[in-house]
Amino acid sequence: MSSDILTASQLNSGTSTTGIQVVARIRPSLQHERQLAYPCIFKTNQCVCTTDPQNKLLTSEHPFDAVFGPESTQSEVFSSLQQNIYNALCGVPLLQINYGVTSSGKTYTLFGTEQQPGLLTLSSQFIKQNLPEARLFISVVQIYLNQVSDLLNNCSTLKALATQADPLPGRVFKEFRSETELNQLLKKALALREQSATNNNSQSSRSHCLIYLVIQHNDGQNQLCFVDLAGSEPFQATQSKICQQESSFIRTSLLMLDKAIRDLKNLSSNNSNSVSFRSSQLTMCLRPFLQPKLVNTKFELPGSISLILNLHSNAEGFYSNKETLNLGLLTKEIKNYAKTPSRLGQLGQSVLQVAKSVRSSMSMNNSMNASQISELDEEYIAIRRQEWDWVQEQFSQLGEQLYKMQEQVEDEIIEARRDTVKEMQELMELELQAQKDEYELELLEKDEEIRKLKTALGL
Ligand SMILES: Nc1ncnc2c1ncn2[C@@H]1O[C@H](COP(=O)(O)OP(=O)(O)OP(=O)(O)O)[C@@H](O)[C@H]1O
Repeated sequence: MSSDILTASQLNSGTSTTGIQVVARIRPSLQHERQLAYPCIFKTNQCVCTTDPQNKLLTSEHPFDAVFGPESTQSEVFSSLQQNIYNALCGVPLLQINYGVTSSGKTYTLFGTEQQPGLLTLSSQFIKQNLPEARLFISVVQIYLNQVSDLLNNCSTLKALATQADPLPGRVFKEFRSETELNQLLKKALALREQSATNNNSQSSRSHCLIYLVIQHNDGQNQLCFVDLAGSEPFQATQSKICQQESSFIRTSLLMLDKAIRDLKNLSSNNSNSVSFRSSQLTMCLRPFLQPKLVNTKFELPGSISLILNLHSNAEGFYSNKETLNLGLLTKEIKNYAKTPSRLGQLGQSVLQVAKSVRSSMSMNNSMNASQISELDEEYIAIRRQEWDWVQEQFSQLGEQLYKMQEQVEDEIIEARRDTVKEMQELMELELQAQKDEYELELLEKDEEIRKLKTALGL
């Protein structure tokens, strides 16, 4: 293991400049949806291709970090997020946003179904498998008509604060020890979420939902935030007043999120120097994950960000889906120089894969019994624990070094100040001596003049 251990500089060489991960997912057509003779949004390799339903000749290709077509499974989509979850195990905060027009599959991707669990369940399974000794907590809040409420605390109102490190103090975190407990908590919270039937979705989310997972391990903790945005749709005069109000709030808050993303992009191309978060409750809540920090002329985000662009190939929503794609392309241009232990993550991933394949080939060959397999599991967990301890140790050593350097610098400043005072004293003494000599010379001269006058007067 020792030859595999990475040094701090190797860890730093894992600095991520790739920015924000942008992934696209096109959901399958639903039964009631009209099928076009040709799809207006489809996947080729790593690109989303579009054909304008009003002019077949207008086609374009949009490349992203990963593209998932209608046949993709929840696990395949999760695999694109896995590295970020691994980094989260090493202490890098994660913001995962599901973005898209109404009925594009945001809620399905995040929460899934009992048979097809979504990103949230798959992420917590991955955390449990890789860090079995960690404790996991969850908090669920919704933002509805610009009001934030705690879905794990009977919808009690929360006040989003623009200046605090945690913009939502006082929200409830519940611990879960198993997938069943997680599902129970989610079921309870989502039953309180604002949902209603719209023209496009019989169960459209009318509120933004933010799910926070906290990993607590040893003395440290890290936070992951998953966001299921509310369904945005164009203004419809036929809607009820409350529906129009909801739609207008959703559109405005999404515009503010788009603006914050645009500000981040301009910041990374040096066209501006600030990002506005105060404009909506949504951006205020996301600030801890989006607030950039300028370090040595480059700016760093607080952690990893993953944006999933949810899309459908309905001709009716074509132009709104194009706007989603445009936001994705803009997001891809954001640079993030934050250090992520990605090399460590890759090492861990390969250890994980080797362990998995060894385990499956062993059980296939029936060459090992259950106790040997569990021994292997324990060995693997011990390796992971060692790896985690090593990361913790590196951080505490770095902390100690910084502290010592700070003390040294302070000592040097005090010493330098002391020397300066001494030098000033010496200079003042020299100056005083020079003045004294001058006065004495003047006195001698005056004495001489008096003596000459006295002689002249015959005294
Ligand atoms: N990948 C998928 N496979 C199968 N069905 C899907 C998939 N994605 C979405 N669906 C189905 O499409 C419908 C709309 O999905 P969903 O409610 O997740 O959309 P949404 O973007 O969250 O909508 P809204 O913004 O209105 O809340 C649902 O019936 C859902 O089950």
